[in-house]
Amino acid sequence: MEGQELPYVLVDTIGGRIGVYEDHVGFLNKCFHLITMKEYLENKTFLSKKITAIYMWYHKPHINEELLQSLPNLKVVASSGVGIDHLDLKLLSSYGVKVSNTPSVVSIDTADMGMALLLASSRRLVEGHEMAVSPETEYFPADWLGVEVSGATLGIVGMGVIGYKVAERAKAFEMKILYHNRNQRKKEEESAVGAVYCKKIDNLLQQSDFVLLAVNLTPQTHKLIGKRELELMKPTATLINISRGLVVDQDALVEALQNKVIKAAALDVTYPEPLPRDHPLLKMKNVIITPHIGSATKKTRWVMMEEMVESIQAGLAGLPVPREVLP
Ligand SMILES: O=C(O)[C@H](O)CO
Repeated sequence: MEGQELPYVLVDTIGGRIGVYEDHVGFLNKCFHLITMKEYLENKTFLSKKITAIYMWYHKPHINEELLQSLPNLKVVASSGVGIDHLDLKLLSSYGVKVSNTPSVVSIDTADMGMALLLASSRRLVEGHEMAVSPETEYFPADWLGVEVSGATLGIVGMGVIGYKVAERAKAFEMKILYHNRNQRKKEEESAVGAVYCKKIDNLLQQSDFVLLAVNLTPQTHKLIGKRELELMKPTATLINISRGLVVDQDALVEALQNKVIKAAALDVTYPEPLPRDHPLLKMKNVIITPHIGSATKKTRWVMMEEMVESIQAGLAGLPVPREVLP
């Protein structure tokens, strides 16, 4: 690339909370001329024709039609992570823009996160930590009770790559596994983890001690878990969500937790993110919330960045875009 101008790539911020990680900047600067949204807005006339790609980290910068209209030479949007519910793929395609994501690399960490939430909730890890460290909290470990994981039934809703990896982990914890998915998995895949298919989600909800959501957010899965579904669950059951907040009707969830329709919830995703500081879910002892960090490990985030760079470079060179997402 020596002597050649690096491609101008739009990012949200650099080293900010949602922008490019500080320790990724060195690598990215060797590949691209990074332009932050702020720089772009301050110098739109010059930069709008220069920018040929968007590096979309954690759904930012937000892409709408106005932005697309203002970037006539935009060719590629590389989006981090697997979910693409934040992108209007048809709109992007109508502007001739190719889109890529990083699906495979996030699956192990996200499945680990699902198990981490399951274990933390069942053994009341956060409450226990507070009791152990807070001088104001009454110390009563002798009365402490959690829920056993071994032998319990885990219902996985969405048996894609992540759901299946959760099943592999749950098998090692000696859990019984049910799953609901559009398509039944192959017999050998089912038996490798001892998973039993529930064609009807209702059957899974009625039998599971832990219900874990690992579906993509689509019009079909939007608020898939509402009042009716929560009422089908056992009063002793826990809901775990590692997919998207909008897969659950959050108001119905609050009500179900308040009325002890279900026992607990452990959520890596909510809507909005973050929740307003006075949201009822933030005040419940039987709820664990993490800030959408399913794939947030150092190694995975680095590989995500490398894959995004690779997709942008290929797209700008007119080559097939690795991990292209078609509308
Ligand atoms: O979809 C993903 O990979 C994560 O949830 C981040 O968007």
